[in-house]
Amino acid sequence: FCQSLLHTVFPPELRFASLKFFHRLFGYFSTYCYYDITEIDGVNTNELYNAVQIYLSSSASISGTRLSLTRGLNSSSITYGLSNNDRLIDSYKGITVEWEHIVTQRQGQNFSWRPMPEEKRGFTLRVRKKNKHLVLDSYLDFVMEKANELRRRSQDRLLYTNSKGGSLDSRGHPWESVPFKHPSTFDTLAIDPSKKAEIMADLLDFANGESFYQKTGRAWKRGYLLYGPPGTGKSSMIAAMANYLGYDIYDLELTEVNTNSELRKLLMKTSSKSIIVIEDIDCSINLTNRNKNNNGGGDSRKNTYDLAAAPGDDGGGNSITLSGLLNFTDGLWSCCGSERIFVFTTNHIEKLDPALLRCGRMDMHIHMSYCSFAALKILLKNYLGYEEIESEEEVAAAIGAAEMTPADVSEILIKNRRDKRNAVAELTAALKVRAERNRMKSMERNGNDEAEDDEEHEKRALEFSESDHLEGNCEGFDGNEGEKLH
Ligand SMILES: Nc1ncnc2c1ncn2[C@@H]1O[C@H](COP(=O)(O)OP(=O)(O)OP(=O)(O)O)[C@@H](O)[C@H]1O
Repeated sequence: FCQSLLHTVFPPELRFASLKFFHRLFGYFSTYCYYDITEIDGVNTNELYNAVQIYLSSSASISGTRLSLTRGLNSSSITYGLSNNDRLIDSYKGITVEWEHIVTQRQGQNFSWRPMPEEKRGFTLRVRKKNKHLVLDSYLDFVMEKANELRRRSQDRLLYTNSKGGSLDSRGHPWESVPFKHPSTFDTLAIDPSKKAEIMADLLDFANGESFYQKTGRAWKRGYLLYGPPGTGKSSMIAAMANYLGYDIYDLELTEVNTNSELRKLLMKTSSKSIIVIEDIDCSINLTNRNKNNNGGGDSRKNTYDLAAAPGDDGGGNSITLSGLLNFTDGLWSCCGSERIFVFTTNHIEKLDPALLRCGRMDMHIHMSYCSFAALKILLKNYLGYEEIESEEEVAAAIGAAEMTPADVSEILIKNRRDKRNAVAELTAALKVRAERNRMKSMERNGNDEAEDDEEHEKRALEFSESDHLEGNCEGFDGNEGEKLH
């Protein structure tokens, strides 16, 4: 009876309004203010949420009595975190703040263009009103900086790959991650030292270039195209870049992405300080339709127009197109997120669409070449500990013509790593054999070319003499051409 009386006297609307009123009143008289930092902000992952999570998980700042401990698959360390709905106190420049981790079940899924995680997570920061300015002006920046530093210091970088068929994990993420532990560094990478120094300086300039990019109004991103035969170290170079800068890697498998909009959503879910890799770009996107369409037009300017003017074009609705990809690396979407490096690799640069090679598309084209003498010396030092070898002259003479990849050389050195002398002997012999084989092949090729040329010349001479015979003159032929024909 009382309940129904209460319901009649205080209908839900009135209860809600009075609750709101008391909340406001409480807020007005309270000495605290509250900031909510939710995991997902609209459609994007909130980077501040991730930063707070890392910051609070650093053992130095943990002082709570109840912690959640996690250890990822293959991870080397335990991560501490606040348990659900638990709090901890942190201090900064003499002020005290309180963090609370709030996890609630998401109320039945509203209509959304993408499935949301089942749990709604967020942090609530409670600070005294008088300290509000310090918190907003510098504490949150401090948290972000500290989190970045912690991430960089930790060896646990992540390697992400897009889930098969665009499926989402339990937290609504389209990327699956594993700890990234590739040991390749610029010290172990066998490439020309001057090229290596140039790339390292470029990467460093990029990583420290926030103010430059802001000043010049450019999106803070950089593109590298790595090209060269298989086994010349393209993947090793990417790993070395990630280890050098402390970035995560997103290995984008384009064959698993069906449309441009799916690609856009995937790329929007990448974090800053990351390298987005598309390996074997020539095999990943089928450009034949595009080429066919454009070639049909016969106007090279039309290609450029099509690429630039078709940002939302899904290539017929259910396929991914080069324009969709370039729009992310180059167009308006490129500034969605910052401090990102795009790396495309290919074994066949000649197969790539000219639009991808055009000036300004990729900032740096890096040719990963066959093993040079300078690169070989790095491998000898890394694998055998040799600064110099006896047969240096022989090796130097053969290496250019041998066209051996660093992978081929590494294989010989690994095989004989217990017998260093034998390793060098076998390598020298292999280089000589390869150089000789290549020399023979090129002679054969030249011979064939010459024979083909002779055949062609003979054919043309015959045609010429026939026409001469028929028409009875040789106008239009100057002496030189006649000489060539002869
Ligand atoms: N430049 C290099 N410096 C050091 N090691 C190298 C280099 N190139 C190749 N290697 C060795 O060869 C192996 C294969 O190299 P990697 O996978 O990086 O070549 P790739 O060019 O990416 O080949 P693919 O085009 O087939 O993917 C590596 O594990 C590495 O040990």
